[in-house]
Amino acid sequence: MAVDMVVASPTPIGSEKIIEGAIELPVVDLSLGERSEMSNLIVRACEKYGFFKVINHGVCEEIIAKMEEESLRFFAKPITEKQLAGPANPFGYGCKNIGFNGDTGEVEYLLLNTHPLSISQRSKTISNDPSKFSSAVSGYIEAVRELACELLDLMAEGLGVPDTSLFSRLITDADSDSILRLNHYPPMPILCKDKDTSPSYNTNTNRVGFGEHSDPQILTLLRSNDVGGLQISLNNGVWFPVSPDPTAFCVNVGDVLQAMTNGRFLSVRHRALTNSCESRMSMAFFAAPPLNTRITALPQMLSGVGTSLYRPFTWGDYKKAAYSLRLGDTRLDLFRKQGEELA
Ligand SMILES: C=C1C[C@]23C[C@@]1(O)CC[C@H]2[C@@]12CC[C@H](O)[C@@](C)(C(=O)O1)[C@H]2[C@@H]3C(=O)O
Ligand SMILES: O=C(O)CCC(=O)C(=O)O
Ligand SMILES: [Fe+2]
Repeated sequence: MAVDMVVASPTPIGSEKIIEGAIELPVVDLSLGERSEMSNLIVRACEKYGFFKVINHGVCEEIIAKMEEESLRFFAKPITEKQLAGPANPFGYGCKNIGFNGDTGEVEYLLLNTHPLSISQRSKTISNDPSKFSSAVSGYIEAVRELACELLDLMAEGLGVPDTSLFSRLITDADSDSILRLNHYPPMPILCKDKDTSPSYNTNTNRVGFGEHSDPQILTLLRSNDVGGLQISLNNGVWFPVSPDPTAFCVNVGDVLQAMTNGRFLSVRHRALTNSCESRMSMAFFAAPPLNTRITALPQMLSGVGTSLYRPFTWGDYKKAAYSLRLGDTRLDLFRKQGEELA
């Protein structure tokens, strides 16, 4: 993956140091068929970057195209019509406000529960053709959930977990708490103030669409159009842009998977910046277990380390904590045992 700009953090947007740089995110080709090769690559990527890309993923183009078309159709509506699907509490349409604790960004979004009944109910306030919207969303969810299961099974295999469907069972459970998020980042022209009259003169600064955070769930599968904006934070807060690839899924480890692997897999902070002239559209499937699932480190992840880094918690406990905090807070720290450090 080519990276054209690296931005230092946590300096506020607008006063950041811009460094030239490049990084290649590991690319997993699911058409390779050599399972041990794919699972080893995935495990190494999750340990080092918490992120990887998947190509030849098997999610059919038509399913993606239908979802993207419905998403575009919704965001193109007048604001008053979109607001009929809101406010996001947490599900529904949200514009600029993220969560319940004062976070904002240059983004509008639809947050959807993935249960078929919930989708068909919601569709009525979202689309003029609710059954078309509902079928596009359900088809997409089914396909990405299948892909998520395949990736989770490969992870279990690569980690040497004997029950290789241990992770994937959590997200195929009828009570799984997985969600789908459709994001639209409208173009935000870069303001270049007059350097002679304004002390805050700057160039090359893109506004924040979705601020820095880690994803709370097990695994996120993100698909975007060909407009960049996603950045990941590696090496003590240096921001690396991820090049957009509409044919790939960008996959990242969530906090729950970091806890279950006892810190071996990393739930890495990321953010999305707006583009100065084009709309970025992204859709994220957040694979989550049922609310009552008890999250603990797997026994295989304790050998060598001896003890678990986090106190056991249920996904319901974790979600409650996440929603009581700001977007950029490090939620997993609340469950970290005293004195236990990540390797
Ligand atoms: C500020 C918030 C928005 C968020 C819930 C939270 O209180 C903290 C976590 C946020 C996040 C980040 C990843 C996903 O986009 C999301 C849907 C999630 O599960 O956790 C959002 C939440 C949200 O937008 O409701
Ligand atoms: O739109 C993007 O690229 C990132 C979105 C994201 O991180 C999220 O929705 O949690
Ligand atoms: Fe995210």
